[in-house]
Amino acid sequence: MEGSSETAAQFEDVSLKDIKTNEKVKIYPTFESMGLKKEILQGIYAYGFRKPSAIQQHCIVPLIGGYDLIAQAQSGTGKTATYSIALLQVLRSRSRETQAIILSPTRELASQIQKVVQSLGDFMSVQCHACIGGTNSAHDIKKLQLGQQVVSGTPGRVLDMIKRTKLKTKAIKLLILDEADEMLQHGFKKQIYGVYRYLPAEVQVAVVSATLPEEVLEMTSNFMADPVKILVPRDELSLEGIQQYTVPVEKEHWKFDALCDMYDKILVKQAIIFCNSRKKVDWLTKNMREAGFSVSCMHSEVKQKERDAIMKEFRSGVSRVLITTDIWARGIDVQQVSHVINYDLPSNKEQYLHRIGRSGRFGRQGVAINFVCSEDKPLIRAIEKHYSIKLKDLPDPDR
Ligand SMILES: Nc1ncnc2c1ncn2[C@@H]1O[C@H](COP(=O)(O)OP(=O)(O)OP(=O)(O)O)[C@@H](O)[C@H]1O
Repeated sequence: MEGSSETAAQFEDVSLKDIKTNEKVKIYPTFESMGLKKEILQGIYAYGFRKPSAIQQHCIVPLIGGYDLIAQAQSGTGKTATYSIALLQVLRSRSRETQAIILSPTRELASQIQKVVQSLGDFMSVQCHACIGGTNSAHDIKKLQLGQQVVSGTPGRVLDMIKRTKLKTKAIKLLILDEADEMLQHGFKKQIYGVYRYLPAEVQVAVVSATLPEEVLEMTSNFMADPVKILVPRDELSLEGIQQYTVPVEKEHWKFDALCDMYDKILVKQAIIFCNSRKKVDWLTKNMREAGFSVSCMHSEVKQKERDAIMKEFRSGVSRVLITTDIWARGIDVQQVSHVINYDLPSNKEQYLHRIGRSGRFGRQGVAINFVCSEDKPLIRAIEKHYSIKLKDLPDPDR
């Protein structure tokens, strides 16, 4: 299980410095002090958590209290459990009606969230279904007919199920938009508005992400009335536990040799290598394999069954190095990931933070390595400026 008791003991001091709130938000230092149902506390402890993280100390109780919420906290600090615990607390467990929907941008993330809800809600036998694209919709329909108290899904499939009246919305009390900025800024905006239109007028909405740019915060006013805001200043978001380096490569075609040179080092635990296009992922995978290196690869054109198998292998540690696109940048939680390599630098500053946040989960140490060609220099400077950081060149012995 991801949240072992050793994890909790070792990293219980994950803190959010200087959280900004618009209300006087009370802090709950323990799960017991939050007044949670006995079954939820059992679920939390069985999952391996002992003490709430800072975001959990701030946000769980206001969510239970029915407030709309905007929550921004660093990657890997426990945002999923924050809303999962709150929604479990407000569920009417005797009813099988759908009472909460969680929307997130990728199928893998929606499935991961479903498993967290299911595990934390184990002692109350919660029914939570992952409603995701790329799977057989007849299966979704069957599952929904059985009654799913919580649905974690990608916006397109969830909207489809709602329109076909397979997912009934009249009892929905809570809508969570995880990685809200990604969904509201890119691609999914129409579907999110579509889903929202079908929900009861009094639905409570929570917007969650490590990055919430101003324009997204403005957009959220369409969904929310006077939300509680819990925000971390931008220059505190760049995770302290992640050592961030650059590898100057001058020319694009030098990157490949640089990566081959550091392969043994990154293999010590697990690594994610990000490229900016599917084509580049395929190219790099092919060339790494031809050079004798063992790597996995994943992007949105890989068939869903294969994507599932790749995720399973990577989560279990059978595969150690995964080459991928931004499909992996958001929310995916594999605690053993120690290295993130930006083979290509991300084109936007928010994505930089999400990508490197795949390592250093819940206070662990991580390493982020950025390949920087001559033409990337302005971009890396912009990232440094945005997060008030200074990246050092990777020292030679580490290569
Ligand atoms: N109170 C806790 N005690 C111990 N471990 C925890 C606690 N809360 C969360 N975790 C663990 O921390 C890890 C990160 O949590 P989670 O994936 O929810 O982070 P996140 O804030 O949503 O990150 P991201 O911004 O990347 O989506 C998970 O493995 C989770 O099990």
